[in-house]
Amino acid sequence: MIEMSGGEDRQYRLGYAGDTLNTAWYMRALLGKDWSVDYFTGLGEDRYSGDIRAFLEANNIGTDHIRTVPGRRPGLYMIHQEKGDRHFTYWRDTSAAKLLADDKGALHAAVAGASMVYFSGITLAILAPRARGRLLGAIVKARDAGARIAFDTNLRPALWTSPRVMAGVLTAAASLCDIVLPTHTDEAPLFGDKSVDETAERYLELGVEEVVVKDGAGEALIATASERVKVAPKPGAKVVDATGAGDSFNGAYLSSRLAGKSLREAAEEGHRVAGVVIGQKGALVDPKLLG
Ligand SMILES: O=C(O)C(=O)C[C@H](O)[C@H](O)CO
Repeated sequence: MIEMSGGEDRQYRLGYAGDTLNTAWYMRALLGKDWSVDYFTGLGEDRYSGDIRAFLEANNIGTDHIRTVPGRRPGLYMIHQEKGDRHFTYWRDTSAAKLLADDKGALHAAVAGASMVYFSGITLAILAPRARGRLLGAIVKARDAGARIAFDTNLRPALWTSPRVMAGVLTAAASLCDIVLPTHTDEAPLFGDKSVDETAERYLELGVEEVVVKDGAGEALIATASERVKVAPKPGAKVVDATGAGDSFNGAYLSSRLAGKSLREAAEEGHRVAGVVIGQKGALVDPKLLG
């Protein structure tokens, strides 16, 4: 998506971002050169779609499978800060990404041979019901072929027809995944979770192997059938713009796990990277700032 961040005196900075793209960005920044990171979405033929492709390629994120949808353009969102948190206003009803799952063959080709496939609740929210089915079908096939499936439920009520539909679709999708990375404060009002442990328990009961519950400035809980690890972020991080905090945590966490790190080490890396991201405007920070 096109991202407009900043906004003081109505001056905005144009960037490219979006939750799954943000996670791909941080995975690319943190994984060694022997890994490849590919991004799958829909883009149009307009100048901004072309610029997004060029931006990804310049940053070593593969674009080979991206669908070109003639006549469509990227979605756009603006960020504003209010009551200590970031808020988004969207222009995406006719975005090319909404049609990313219209071609079954393209979907299967995009995930074939991957070690890990990552998607989110926003990916599902923007798709029509039948397209959601096609996407999940491709994901199940990739999993059967050996890919680990990682999923951030990333609740965005504004993108769903009702809370009931959102809860049902996200729960069904999570049950197909190996690693689920929800945010407790988003999930609590929808599912009635009273603690991070209850959020984790709900996904473990679905058969998810590794549940990574983020809780903003609180402790993250990493839960498996045999292990529970709570990891607090280092205090004192200054919040300029929290956009991309969860996505960057996910990117750092998943990169660490792929590199063989423990649950605790991966969560510590997640907090460290998210701590840098919230100190900058917009979702993507220069990889040089990540240390
Ligand atoms: O909200 C969305 O659809 C976005 O992808 C915009 C932001 O980059 C994302 O929400 C941050 O998690």
